Amino acid sequence: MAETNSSSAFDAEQGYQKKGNTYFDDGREIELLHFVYDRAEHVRNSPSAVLAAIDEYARSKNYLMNVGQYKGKIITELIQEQKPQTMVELGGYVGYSSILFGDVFKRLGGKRYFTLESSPEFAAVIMALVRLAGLDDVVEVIVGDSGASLERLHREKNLEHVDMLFIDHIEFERDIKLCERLGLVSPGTLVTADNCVYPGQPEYWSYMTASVQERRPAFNREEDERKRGNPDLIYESRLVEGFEPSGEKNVTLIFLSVAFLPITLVIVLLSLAANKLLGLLSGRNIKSLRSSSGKNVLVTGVGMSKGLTLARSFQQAGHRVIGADFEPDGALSPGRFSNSLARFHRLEKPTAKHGSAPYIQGLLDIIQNEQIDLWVSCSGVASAVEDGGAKEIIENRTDCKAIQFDIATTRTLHEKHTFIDKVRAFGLNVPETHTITNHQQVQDALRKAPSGRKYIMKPIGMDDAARGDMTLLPKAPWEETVKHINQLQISEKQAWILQQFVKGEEFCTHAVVINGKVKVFASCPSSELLMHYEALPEGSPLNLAMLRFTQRFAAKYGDGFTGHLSFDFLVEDTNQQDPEQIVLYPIECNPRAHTAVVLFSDDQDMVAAYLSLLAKDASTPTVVYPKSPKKYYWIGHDLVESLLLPLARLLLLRISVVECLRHVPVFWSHLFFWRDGTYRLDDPLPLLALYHIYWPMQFLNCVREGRRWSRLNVSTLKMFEC
Ligand SMILES: C[S@@+](CC[C@H](N)C(=O)[O-])C[C@H]1O[C@@H](n2cnc3c(N)ncnc32)[C@H](O)[C@@H]1O
Repeated sequence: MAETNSSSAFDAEQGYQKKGNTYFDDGREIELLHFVYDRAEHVRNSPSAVLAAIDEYARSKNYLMNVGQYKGKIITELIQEQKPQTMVELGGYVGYSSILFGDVFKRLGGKRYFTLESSPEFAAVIMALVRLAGLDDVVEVIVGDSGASLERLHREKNLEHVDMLFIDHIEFERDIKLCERLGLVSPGTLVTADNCVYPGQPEYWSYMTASVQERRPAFNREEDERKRGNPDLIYESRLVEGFEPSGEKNVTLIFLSVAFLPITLVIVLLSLAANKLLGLLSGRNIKSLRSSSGKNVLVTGVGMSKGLTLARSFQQAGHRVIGADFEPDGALSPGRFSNSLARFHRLEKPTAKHGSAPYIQGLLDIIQNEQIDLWVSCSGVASAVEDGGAKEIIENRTDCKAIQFDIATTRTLHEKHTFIDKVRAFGLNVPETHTITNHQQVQDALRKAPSGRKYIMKPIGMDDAARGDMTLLPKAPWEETVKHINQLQISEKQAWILQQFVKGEEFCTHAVVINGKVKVFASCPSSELLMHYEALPEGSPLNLAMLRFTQRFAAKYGDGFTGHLSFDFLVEDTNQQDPEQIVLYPIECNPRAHTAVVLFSDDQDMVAAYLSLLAKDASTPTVVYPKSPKKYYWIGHDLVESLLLPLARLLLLRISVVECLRHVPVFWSHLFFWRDGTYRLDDPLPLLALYHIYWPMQFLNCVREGRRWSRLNVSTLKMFEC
């Protein structure tokens, strides 16, 4: 037996809409049905045309959690090799995989393809689409929990053996054991499963790769016969990446970096020449901008776009800027090449082994040696809490002031559950949230829930990459809810939150708060991997509502509450015109600078707002908003996402010319009308360093160390490892 897996690195790569916070069961499945049936006469009896219509919907309307073409291709190739007579799919959703696999299966002489789907609505969509595709003679849709359905199909002698199994729901381990016990899988069966790495099925994966000796003790211990499986079955397991091996991905990106180097060099050289000329014409030099009243400002995190923006803005305003950053594995920070810096220092990254002492000592040394007046802490998520500790030590031992919350505040705001507790304590609106440390608490909370309200579970303290499960609770019937809860690893050590599920649009904010007063503020539409920034208008009701929330929150903390503050909100009704009537659901707080700070590039008022911390009378009442209507993007991200990936897919005959060209106008509009978050005419070297030094070095390290990643954030230098 073989095992396949696919990383979700490229789930959205086919140009599907962004996944967003709410990504299924909000009416989109029925909308899809209308969408496809509106084209019924063009797609009837053609599985590929029905699939193309589903893809079109997911690209133009709403994201759909389908297996997609790339991962689908891996499975279809396995079907071609295996030529199964009976195939079972666990988790059908809207039938994309049923149609894709059922088509190949039927053409190869397959007899019965069972799609098991727990949701009656989704199952109805599958039935309608399978029928439209002309596959209802082989694809049978079975409604209900997969466990109960497997048992019934077996009991009624409708299913006695499975030649190929595709697992794509939630209860991976439970159902494989059930199939073993019922004798549905046996030597020769091919078991395939999606999502083994991301979002991850660790129990399932360790079960499938365990030896007979390793399985026996658990088998003997298990009292519930249904959960025992067959310990004598040995699987030949193999992980298959959904898009391409990560090694190839890294090498391809290094190759791209080299290929585009001449273009970047031309841009940089032209920019340097233009600067020289402008300097000669105006009779001044960029280094001579320093004003006599200028301060010494330390900006940490200058490799990230947010740190770079702040460094440049302070330098433009006549201050001496010292930059500092981590340089993991020798990958040089792009910020160190910025001509806005008087000097650059490398910082020791806090690690579990060495703690944060070397990092904080490094900061102290810089602050003392460079006589820093103001430290603008621009931390990434890895050092947010350490920066809180550093602030306390620095302000105690030196005259330097820090734009950073203290350690207790940073910790409270950093964790979702303590943040929500705080908002609630301040009398502001929160989604209903419970901290969960045992299974019973979930049941108790769900039993008391208002009718119709749905909830999701999120583990506390885990990286977002590990969160994939958006199962809405309670499930029907109640036993399903209990089953779902019981398979979660909940304990005192690994607490979770149970949070009200809010169907709404997501927005994020960025604020600079000085002694409890909001000095700088911006809000933008948000998404999971935010790479395009466009501020909401200053006077818009939504912007005002989010500003007021931030002001109330900051005021409650009061004096001494100084730092960068950003919130993620879900908003159900974005059309409400009265800011006071807009219901905001804060779901997360980041007590650190947000990349949205790029919207304030070179804003002297923003710099003044920061410096008000050093002023004796810091009572400047106005809030600084983004002035220019500029929108921001990152060329490297857009180039790959909007041009090169679609082109590669076209060459591999995976998409049509029309689909490939669909992204081109967006790319050009960004190129001509938006601003790049890294490039600046008078400071072009960070662009060169970002794409031709930093990222290639990171990719090289990944190849050398066999590290895998699923997504990159060009602006924050973050690699989501998996
Ligand atoms: C990722 S989607 C499946 C996508 C589908 N295989 C495709 O690629 O087009 C997972 C589906 O599993 C269903 N599901 C979750 N738990 C289930 C269970 N216990 N039994 C049957 N279906 C389940 C969900 O309702 C959802 O529709």
